[in-house]
This record gives sequence, structure tokens and C-alpha cells, in this order.
Amino acid sequence: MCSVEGAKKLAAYQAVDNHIKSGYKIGIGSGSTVVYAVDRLAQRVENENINIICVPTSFQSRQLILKNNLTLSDLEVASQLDICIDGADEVDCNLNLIKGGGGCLLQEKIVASCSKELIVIADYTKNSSLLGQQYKKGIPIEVSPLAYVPIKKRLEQLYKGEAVLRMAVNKAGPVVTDNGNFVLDWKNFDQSLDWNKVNLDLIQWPGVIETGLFINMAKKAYFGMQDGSVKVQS
Ligand SMILES: O=C[C@H](O)[C@H](O)[C@H](O)COP(=O)(O)O
Repeated sequence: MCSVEGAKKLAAYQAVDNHIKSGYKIGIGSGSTVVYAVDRLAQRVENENINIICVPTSFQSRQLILKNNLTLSDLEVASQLDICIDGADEVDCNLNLIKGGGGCLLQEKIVASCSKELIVIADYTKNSSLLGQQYKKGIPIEVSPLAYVPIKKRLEQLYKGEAVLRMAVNKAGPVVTDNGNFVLDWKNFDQSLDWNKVNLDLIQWPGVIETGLFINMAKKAYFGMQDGSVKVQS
């Protein structure tokens, strides 16, 4: 039996081994699974002397790149990336994703959109048929602090469910993202919604900065499984 941490590592190592080539400019996602991908990248730089450039998607991811002595860049210098490797909170059968459990959705979506391909790495708990089936913490929506109440009300009125302001731990008040915004977690939504339509609608609302719905963006997902295998979904 493979633990959840073991499963994350399996997926991350296999994705890095299968997809990363010397000369690549790589978007580095955020979260706990990406830690293993960066670990593997550092091993390959050390052992195979591959030459790579890494663009982070959050403060955490930037720190990871620096800590592992990888070459740090940004979208001003490298605006076209070969690949982005990132985790997800949930992946449905069409490779649509919920992301932003760690509040990094905005930079993650920007970096993924500048990459030729987005490869997802995850453990078996993220593998789902429908969004919301496994992940119960809600779809993160990054909003301007000024607009969180009107957006919450509008969302609940139009699409039902409940949008909850994400609160900080060990700090009084809300979570403030790397970009100075708040996060609403939209829970108990109707799982049969057309997520492409919902996403296109939400991102037009004044005050919505970005949604954690990554629709038609991922090319492949690697899931570390309980039996120690890796399931690849294309
Ligand atoms: O904001 C966080 C990101 O979207 C993460 O990629 C996502 O939450 C998955 O993180 P983890 O690998 O820790 O499950």
C-alpha cells in the first residue's frame, strides 16, 4: 500500500522523467506535490547536467526553485514556456481541474497559459469523475477585497451553493493571496454544471480576479496510485 505522500512522489518523478528535456523552460506549480517534482528536477540537473529554466507560480514555488539551486526566471524574460508541471485539488474525467486550494490559482493559471503543455501531478485522492465528487473544500475564486460580499451574494443567488471567505490560520482575518486578494471557496455547487460556461461567466464579473476552474488546459495527468503504480490520463 502506497501512502498519499508516496503517491505524490511517484506521480511527480514519473512526470518529470517522461516530459523534461534539457533546454526546457518550465513553469513550476505550487503545493505539496510540486515539491517532489522540483526535487526530481534538482536530481536530474545534478546527475545528468540538464540545462533548465524555471518560472514560479507563487512565493512558495519561487522559494522551492531557489532552495534547490535551479535557475530562476520569470515571464518577462521567458514568456513562452515548454511545459508547466503543477498539482491539482481535483481532476475530472475530462481533465478539467479545481486548483487554488493553496491560494495560488492566479499565477498558476497565467503561467500555465504561457506553456505549450500543462502536466498535472497528483495522488489518487484527486482522481474524480466529476468536479466536487472528491474535493469538498470548494472551488476557489480569487476576488478583490472590495468586492467579496457582492460576488458571494451574486454567486449564491445565480448558481446556488455557498461561497465562504477563506480565513487565515495563525493570523486574524482572511487569507490574503500572493497578489493581495481574498479567496472565496464555493461549496455545495451543482456537480452537473457546464464548467466552461460557468468559468467564462465568472471571470467577467467585476472584482473576480480568477477562478480555480482550469478548463481544457491540462494535457495529461499523472496519478500516483495506492498500489504503487502511476495512472496516466490523457
Ligand atoms: O493553490 C494551490 C495549487 O492550486 C495546488 O496545485 C493545489 O492546491 C494542489 O496542491 P497539493 O499538491 O498540495 O495537493
